[in-house]
Amino acid sequence: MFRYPDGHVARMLTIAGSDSGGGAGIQADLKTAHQFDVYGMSVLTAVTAQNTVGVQAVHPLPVDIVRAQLKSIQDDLGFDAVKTGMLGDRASILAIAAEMEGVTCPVVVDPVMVAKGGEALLAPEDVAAVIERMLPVAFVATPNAPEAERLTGIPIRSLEDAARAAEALHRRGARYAVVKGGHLEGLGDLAVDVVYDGASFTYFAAPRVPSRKTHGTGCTFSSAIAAALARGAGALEAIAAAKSYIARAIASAADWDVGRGHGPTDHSVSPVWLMRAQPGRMYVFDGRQFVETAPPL
Ligand SMILES: Nc1ncnc2c1ncn2[C@@H]1O[C@H](COP(=O)(O)OP(=O)(O)O)[C@@H](O)[C@H]1O
Ligand SMILES: Cc1ncc(COP(=O)(O)O)c(N)n1
Repeated sequence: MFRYPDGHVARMLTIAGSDSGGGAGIQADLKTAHQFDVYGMSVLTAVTAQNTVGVQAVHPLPVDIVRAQLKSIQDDLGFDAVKTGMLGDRASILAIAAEMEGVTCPVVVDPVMVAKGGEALLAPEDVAAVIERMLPVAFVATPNAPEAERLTGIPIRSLEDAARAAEALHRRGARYAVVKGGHLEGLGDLAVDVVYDGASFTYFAAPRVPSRKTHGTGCTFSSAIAAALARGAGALEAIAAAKSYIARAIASAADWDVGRGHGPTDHSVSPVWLMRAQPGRMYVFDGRQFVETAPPL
């Protein structure tokens, strides 16, 4: 485990739903934290019956038990970074937002809305609560392109559109807005994620793997950012480490046989650390290292 100079172990909390299939949700988050040498803890918001083929059932947990889990952790263990994913029902969203308003460590908000198979993981009427209450507490927000469209109202067809949406998300309170490019036509064969910090656009890219095994990529990416932040990394450094980790996790799973549908990624890979990422630049991860280039826009 990663330890700070004063001896304390780096700790990450995930507030998210359970994926019985183990590829997304808290299962992905805890596997990721472990792979970053960070101690992982979880507050469950909902239980899903899910596999690589689809979501068979969703059961949000009562808000009292969501609150109780968080209190148990706060009273004893504490945490250095938080990631939020699937948030459950409206009462839980509001309770979690209120708690996050009082947290002093970085919070990564992954505004999960739908599963890969199209099943809703957030009720459409609760999107407004995520915009109004969760974006303002986000040190980093990590929507995919369809989620960024819903949060901003900006149709996203290109990298330019993704950049405009990142600006809008920053205006709504996200300190670092990351619009992920998994669902977007990127640059040639690259999957490009755009980051806006209020002043500069920074781009992180990796070759797009022609694979259906992308179940849980968003969960894995956002928890990797939180785990890196829990170790004291800066925001761009954390996003870069997460990009290298998800790129390797997707590539390593491309030929495996876990499940019959959208298989999970291989969480056993390790991140690559990019020290001193400069805002306003583009970094392409080639599987081994980052190559710095001029920004595409
Ligand atoms: N086929 C792929 N090859 C390489 N990287 C990918 C691929 N699909 C998604 N990614 C990357 O994985 C991360 C999660 O992206 P995305 O799939 O957009 O999120 P979500 O799982 O929330 O829909 C991003 O960094 C994205 O660029
Ligand atoms: C419990 C839970 N949370 C989140 C997702 C989204 O997964 P993805 O990372 O593929 O967008 C999921 N399928 N299940």
